[in-house]
Amino acid sequence: MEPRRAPPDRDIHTSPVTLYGEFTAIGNRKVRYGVSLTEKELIIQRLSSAPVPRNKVLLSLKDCVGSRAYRGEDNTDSAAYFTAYFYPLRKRWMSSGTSRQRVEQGFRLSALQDPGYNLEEAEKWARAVRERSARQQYQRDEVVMSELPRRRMMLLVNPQSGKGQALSLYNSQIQKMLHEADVLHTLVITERQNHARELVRDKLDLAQWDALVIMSGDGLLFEVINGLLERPDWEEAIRMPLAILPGGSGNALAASVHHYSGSTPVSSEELLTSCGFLLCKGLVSRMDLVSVHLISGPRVFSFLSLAWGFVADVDIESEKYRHVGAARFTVGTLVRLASLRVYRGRLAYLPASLDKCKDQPNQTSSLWPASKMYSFSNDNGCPIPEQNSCHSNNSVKVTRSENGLHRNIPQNPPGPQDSLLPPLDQPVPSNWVVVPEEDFVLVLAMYQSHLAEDLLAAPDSALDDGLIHLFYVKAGTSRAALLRLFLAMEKGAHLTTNCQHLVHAKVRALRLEPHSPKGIITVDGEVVEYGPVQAQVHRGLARLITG
Ligand SMILES: Nc1ncnc2c1ncn2[C@@H]1O[C@H](COP(=O)(O)OP(=O)(O)OP(=O)(O)O)[C@@H](O)[C@H]1O
Repeated sequence: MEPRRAPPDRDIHTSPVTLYGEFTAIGNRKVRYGVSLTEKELIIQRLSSAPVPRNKVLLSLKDCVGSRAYRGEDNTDSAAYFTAYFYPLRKRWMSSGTSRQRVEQGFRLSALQDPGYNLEEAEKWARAVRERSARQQYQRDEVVMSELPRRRMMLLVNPQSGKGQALSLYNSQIQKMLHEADVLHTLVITERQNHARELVRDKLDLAQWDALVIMSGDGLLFEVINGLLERPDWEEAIRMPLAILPGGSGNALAASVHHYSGSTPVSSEELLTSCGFLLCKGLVSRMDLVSVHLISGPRVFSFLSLAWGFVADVDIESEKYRHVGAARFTVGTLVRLASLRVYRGRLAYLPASLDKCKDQPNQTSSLWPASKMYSFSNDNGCPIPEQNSCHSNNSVKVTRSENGLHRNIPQNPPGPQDSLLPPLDQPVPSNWVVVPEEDFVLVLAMYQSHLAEDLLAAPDSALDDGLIHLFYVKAGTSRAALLRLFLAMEKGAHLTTNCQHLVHAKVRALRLEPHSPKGIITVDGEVVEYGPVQAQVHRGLARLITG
């Protein structure tokens, strides 16, 4: 490196230059650069006696995932190097819109014969780039992962997800990105269904990891969330930052996270780059979870959706087309439209505007209160909640007391209290809305924006808005109207199609009682027990890395 001069062209910088140096290109020592670092940008100017067109590159440190310094492989060469890795949004080459594209900028430093000095100087630059790009993070009231001294992540890959390419996508793209961002991670390849759930529930040492990354479809994250909430220390476990990398065919949460980052829709490959970038940036946000009660089983926790009718049928019936990736939903929709049917049942919900508990935090601060009792006034074993508009329920255990039958709360089952839900065999509270119609084409509860990569089902949803976006389509709609609805959903415009049969309500809790004898109910795209089901949202219960 030559002695420092005043940096050229001060006027282009948006903030003052704090570091300036002159280096050569890594592959060509005749090409020289003047490199300026400001608080917000790395500015690279090609130095030449003759005028060179477009000789200046300006890279935002917001787009930088990492920077490192190193010696060359040739021990006789005293030079050192530093390289910074960026993923700026760039206009696509062939189509409209933007996507994140990798830019690597490397420099050779050889100011002195002393290799130690050159390396020290290279390290100073790499550190300065890292520190400034970390400061560019939007600060929220959460931990900023990139500011942690070390980042140790467990990365769970389902090799069977989607088109069966998750592992090769990890090898070809994600491993490199995480290396660039200096993220230490341990790869766990799931071997079977419930492997991840059992691992996080029974064996995960929370202190050993800073985040759990799921590279799969939404099904593997469903397992991980439920595994965390089945632990006795669920309150601490569910605070573990989670991250999603799209490896499945639906990838709804990955598409939602990408959407929340303010980016325009992208292809599946570009979605992986976008989510990888957000993971490397490491900003943690809160994410709503919904607790879902099934008639005979224990409750499950859901982060995405609950569906019955058309959407659930398409999701499950289109499994056989998974080799076509995200297009499986389009194929499934067309097939199901051809045999459109009506689903009978009853739907009720607690409107968000009426929920007394709406401003409470996520109600996770206490374990299930062992003292909370239901006392019975009749002989049929039906509990009557104590005087409390926010009463509890869950899979309760029947015990005898001197007063007769009591349904006692079980011995501290893990997970938060569901304060809005009465037991499933009791009527819904009087402040709930009972939908008058009983014939539906679909019922869909969404808590994030995307139902699949290209289905923006709840456009005004936010990661932790504490809302269930409930949609239902009443019977009587035509095939053509339903097709229009789903086509409009690709851009999130279905609510403006004036479909008279579509209803959207923002709710905190809901109950669905299907009357059709057979059918499919899905939670986060996974089939659950068919029968009465109810759910309530827990605002910001989980944490997700959203960049
Ligand atoms: N090694 C494995 N072999 C078979 N199934 C697995 C394995 N690992 C995980 N699973 C199960 O595969 C199911 C589907 O996983 P996931 O939803 O993540 O992928 P996908 O179905 O391809 O994606 P999408 O939901 O986006 O369509 C999950 O229920 C998960 O438990």
